[in-house]
Amino acid sequence: MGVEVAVEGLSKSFGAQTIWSDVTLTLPRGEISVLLGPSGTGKSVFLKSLVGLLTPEHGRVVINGVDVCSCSERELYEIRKLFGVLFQDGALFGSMNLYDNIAFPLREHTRSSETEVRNVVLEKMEMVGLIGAETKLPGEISGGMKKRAGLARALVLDPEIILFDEPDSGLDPVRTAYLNQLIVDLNAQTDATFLIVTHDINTARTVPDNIGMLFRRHLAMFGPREVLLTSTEPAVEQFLNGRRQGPIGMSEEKDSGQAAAELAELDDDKGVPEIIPQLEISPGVPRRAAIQRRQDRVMANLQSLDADARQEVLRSLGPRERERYGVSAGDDPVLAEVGQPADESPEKATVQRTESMHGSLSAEQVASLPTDSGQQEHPTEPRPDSPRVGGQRPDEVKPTPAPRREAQSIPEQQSQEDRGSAGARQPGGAHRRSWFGRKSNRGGDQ
Ligand SMILES: Nc1ncnc2c1ncn2[C@@H]1O[C@H](COP(=O)(O)OP(=O)(O)OP(=O)(O)O)[C@@H](O)[C@H]1O
Repeated sequence: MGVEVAVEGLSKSFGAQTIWSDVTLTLPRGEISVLLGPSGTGKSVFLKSLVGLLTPEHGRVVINGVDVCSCSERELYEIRKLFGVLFQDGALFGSMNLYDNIAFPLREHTRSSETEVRNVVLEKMEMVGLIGAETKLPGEISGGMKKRAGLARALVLDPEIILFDEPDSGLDPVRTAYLNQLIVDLNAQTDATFLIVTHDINTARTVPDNIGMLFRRHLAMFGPREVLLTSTEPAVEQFLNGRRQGPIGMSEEKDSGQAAAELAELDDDKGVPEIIPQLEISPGVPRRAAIQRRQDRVMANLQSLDADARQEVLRSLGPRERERYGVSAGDDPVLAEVGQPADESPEKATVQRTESMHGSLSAEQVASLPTDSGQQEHPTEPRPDSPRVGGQRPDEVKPTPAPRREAQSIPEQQSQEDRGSAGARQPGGAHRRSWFGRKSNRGGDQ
């Protein structure tokens, strides 16, 4: 069972160099979150701060009631036992075979007998598909296998929080797709809290429940995937679409005038890809427990989301969920505002707002909802490598106040009015429909 990680007002500098300041976010227990950001924005520094390897000057990282930044050495030792970390290169010992590499934490940190060690190591090797490679040396295996070996080693102490530092670095797109599927399946099997640092757009679009982005020494945004993936915040939109045009330049930041000129040149029809479905678990893997929790939270906070994000949440509800939340077929104001998805049946697309939904649920009401039977919403089993919409219920993490504040504090950011005048915030505007109503002409991003 994963635990929540609450980051409050965190700031980190090295000498006169501020890496980031006033970062506030919560990693909900058991959910998968992704942290994005241009190179050098301090994503690795953030991971190290969570686990107490670096000490921020201000703020707190609270896990199980303990502040990692100010706790005693003894408390920190205990807190670190909750973590598993997958480093970029797997951080394997070159002279040890895979079995011994994976057994290392058990032999170092537990009093397990060799029989117990063997049981755990083989269990984790099986989870990551490495059975049979026990005697291989790291130098004899591919980059993908090294990642999986590193992942098995990160799992042996049954961590409640797993940090992934660019798990896809150095992997080809196919290996990355397999690794992403493995991450989702492992999350279902462990219910641990995952935080993934990545530059890979496809990973960001398909794996996480929540997405955050560091930019200009702040947390630009953090929230449910539906919020970030429909965001019109220039830096977020540029990053998630892998475009040159926008505020992010080669050396992280661009001159604001140049960025504005580039954005102005872009047609309103920017070729923004439609939202890619979140990855489903593989057949035979138990349903992710975090899905129901996240969905309850999202639905309880639905009213606070922008129209696009709300629409995306509603689109992903299956029949069982619509029933659970009191969403019925009909005419929905949110969907009416932004237009119906072209590829949706009228029945699915026209979800009606009722008294009992759209964020009008109190936490108590959500708590009293019937519990999920554990059955899949979708009768057909998903293929292991084919992402599917809505399988993962978008839940929400209510966008934290801090992200919005930080986003608004970006100096060169377009104002809300500017964006509205460009059509991005106009109900029924072309740009709005562009998220949902047509195929991307930038398929290369995916
Ligand atoms: N121990 C340290 N001492 C001084 N500066 C450091 C230290 N660790 C990191 N930095 C600096 O902090 C900044 C952020 O580094 P970090 O590796 O966290 O960036 P990143 O966002 O993970 O980058 P990338 O995406 O390229 O991996 C860099 O300028 C780096 O040089």
